Amino acid sequence: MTTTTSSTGTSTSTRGSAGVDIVLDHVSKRYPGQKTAAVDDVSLTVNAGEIVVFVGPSGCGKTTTMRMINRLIEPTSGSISIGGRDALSIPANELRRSIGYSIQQAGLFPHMTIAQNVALVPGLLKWDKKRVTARTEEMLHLVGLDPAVYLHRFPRQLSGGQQQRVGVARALAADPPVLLMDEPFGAVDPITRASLQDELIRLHAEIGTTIVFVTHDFSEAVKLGDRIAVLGEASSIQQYDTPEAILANPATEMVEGFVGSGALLQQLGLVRVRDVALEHRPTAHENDAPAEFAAAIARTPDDWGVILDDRDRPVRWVRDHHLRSASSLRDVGVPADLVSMSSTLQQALEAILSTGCVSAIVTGKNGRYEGVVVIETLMAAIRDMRVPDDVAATDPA
Ligand SMILES: Nc1ncnc2c1ncn2[C@@H]1O[C@H](COP(=O)(O)OP(=O)(O)OP(=O)(O)O)[C@@H](O)[C@H]1O
Repeated sequence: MTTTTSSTGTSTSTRGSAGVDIVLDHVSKRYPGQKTAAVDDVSLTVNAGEIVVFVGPSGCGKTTTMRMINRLIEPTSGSISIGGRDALSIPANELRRSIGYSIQQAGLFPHMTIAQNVALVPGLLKWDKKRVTARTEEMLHLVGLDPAVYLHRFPRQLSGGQQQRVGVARALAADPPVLLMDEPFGAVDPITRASLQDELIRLHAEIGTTIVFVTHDFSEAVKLGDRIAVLGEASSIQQYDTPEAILANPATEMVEGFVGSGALLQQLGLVRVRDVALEHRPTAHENDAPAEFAAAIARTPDDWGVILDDRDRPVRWVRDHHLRSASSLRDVGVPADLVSMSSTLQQALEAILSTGCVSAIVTGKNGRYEGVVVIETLMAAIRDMRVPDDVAATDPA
């Protein structure tokens, strides 16, 4: 259980209940008057505490599938269980109060303040007033909004990204074990969207709710999903696996089309610098003698080294020719473009490409020098990610 401090200075505990699993068993939906089913015989399990992303082309049935989980849409046939309980036998209102729901453009009530919007479900559940107030403040903190500033504003007084955060706060306010999110970040600009995605990842790590997330955007699915369900017509499951597995080995042509040509770069975005071997280059501190550093560099097969400040943080890199006439290490070399151990290999590649060097300097705790990641290591990682054609083409039958 985690603890946060509310704006009033009191300490309130957040949730203790983890997410629960969701099982769809042969679920179909046929809208009145439709010849074909919008969702046809879907079976799928979302494990407790996972973020599962439904991704697929427009009209394939993602929203219908998701809304059957909280019964905003009633299935025509099949069964759904949530945390082992038959969702179809729980009164729909009761079910919906136990499932958070967040949609595009936040869906906030315009005539209610932010506080009233967030407090909606706890109020319906008849929580006592003090608890509702504390929870509302806590939720705003959790989504990165200062309650002192935002509690009494109306939705129109917030930016799109802020409204979206409030939408997530409202969906989570009653501490539901399940959160359904239908393209929640579809209406905000790419930068806000990226930061909302980062927030969601952080929030999820903290609260462990089971999340089902619908999007058109495969990169968003890769970033957020523990697993991705790529859906085809009538929600037919084309592939249901981790982002890594789908990127490395798309199961069908349709999945391959969805994954697209950026797949390799996206895969590099899934691996961290700390997961690959680092190399080392000679280092010296700014008050060391240039001649000695030049000699150390000359003893290595590469012609460059890293200058550190007095806290062992890289500041510049130098080639041996920089050092020939240098009287001090304080003013020679080229400012270092750094990546950290938690940077992705995609960021390392970008750093390498932008500096025109064949390596990027890596920092660890407190910005201290850890080593360098070289282009050969990135190339080897890319080769490892590729499934060889002869393996991919092998027909198990
Ligand atoms: N209330 C409804 N009545 C009749 N048909 C509907 C209704 N809602 C959705 N449909 C149809 O069901 C199919 C699936 O729609 P759904 O909204 O689930 O797809 P989606 O994958 O979420 O689409 P999008 O990505 O465009 O939001 C579509 O063909 C849609 O036209």
